Amino acid sequence: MKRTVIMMLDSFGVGAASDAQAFGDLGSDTFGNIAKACAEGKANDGRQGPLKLPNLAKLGLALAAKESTGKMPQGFSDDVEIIGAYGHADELSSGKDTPSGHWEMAGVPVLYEWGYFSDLTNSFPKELTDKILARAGLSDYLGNCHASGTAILEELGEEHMRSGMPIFYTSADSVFQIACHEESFGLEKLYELCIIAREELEPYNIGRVIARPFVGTGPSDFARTGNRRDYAVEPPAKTVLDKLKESGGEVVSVGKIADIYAHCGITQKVKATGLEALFDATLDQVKLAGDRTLVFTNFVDFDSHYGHRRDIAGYARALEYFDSRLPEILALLDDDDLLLLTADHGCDPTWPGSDHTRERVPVLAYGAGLTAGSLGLRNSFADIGQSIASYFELEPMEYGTSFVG
Ligand SMILES: O=P(O)(O)O[C@H]1O[C@H](CO)[C@@H](O)[C@H]1O
Ligand SMILES: [Mn+2]
Ligand SMILES: [Mn+2]
Repeated sequence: MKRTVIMMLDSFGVGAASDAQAFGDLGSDTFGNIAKACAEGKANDGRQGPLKLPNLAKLGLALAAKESTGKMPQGFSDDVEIIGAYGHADELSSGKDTPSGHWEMAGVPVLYEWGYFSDLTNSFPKELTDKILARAGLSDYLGNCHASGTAILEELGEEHMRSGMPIFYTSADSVFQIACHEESFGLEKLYELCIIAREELEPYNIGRVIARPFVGTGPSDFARTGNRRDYAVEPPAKTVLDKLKESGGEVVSVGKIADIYAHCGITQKVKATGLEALFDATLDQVKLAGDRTLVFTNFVDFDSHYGHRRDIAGYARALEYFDSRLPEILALLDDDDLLLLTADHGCDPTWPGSDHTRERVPVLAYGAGLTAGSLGLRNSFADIGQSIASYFELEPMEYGTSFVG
């Protein structure tokens, strides 16, 4: 039986990419800087001391990070029995965003430039917002700036509830985000507004519209919910997901994977909210998975709850929790199965601002007869897609070099 499981730790970079300088991200290192803060006792909220990830370390995480940065992350050691093949990968795609990272790891790098709303304030053209508002029957909107999605709720959430005006904001990514209260504005109405925005944004080449629903009564208790929805454009070519599906295989999306690939190449969708539920759902799907199945989970909380929020202790806590549950996945795998663990970009919680960081990602591969040891620096995340194509004996992808078979 041949099955692949991808555990995609959203934003878990292992050090600045070769081209990080062009992004202002030289020195960013999500894993290394979290490990450093932990070792220095600066991440003791809800956890204590040096970062402990013994199961990820066995898969080669710390050695991959050392090869990426030239330095072993603090609290980790070379002296570990390695059971997997480990590498680190640079990104070919032009952007450090979620769709670019995901599409590239599925064999389709984004070599064109996305559109961006680069102005920090007055970010959106009036012509665009006028069209969206007119079609949605709304008189005006709030925001119109770059913002952290939680900070903007504190600032504008109450006004939104009073006025019924949606909050439009963006970031360094190619995104148009809409925050609305689930009850006072309405969830379905928010989704409809996002679909209108998606259509009107077509000429702007924007990667994603994101619905950001929230609940609560005021700045002290506003909270975003699991009903977030991403409306991505379709990948520019067939990904390895499409190819596996076309060959009669199963592609199971856990979490927001389906949204990120604009529902292309997916045969089944499983929703779950939060790290624990996403992990549980992954285990359930691996138990159910038959031959020629890919179970693909996006663990979004690393990015959205901790990376963007610059919450170092929270990120460390989440990593330690994830690590503690890894043996449960390993126990479900047969010898022929392939486990891949990776990330889509960085989001260093010690870095200024609240945006992603241009980083290399870990490529940890286990099972499928792979020899334990280093896979070195990979030039593209597409090596993952190419390896999956080779593993399932699909037609090769245009990009990437397989490390399997
Ligand atoms: O600050 P929040 O709303 O979490 O948004 C972040 O999440 C988006 C998707 O990763 C990024 O573009 C960034 O804006
Ligand atoms: Mn991401
Ligand atoms: Mn993000």
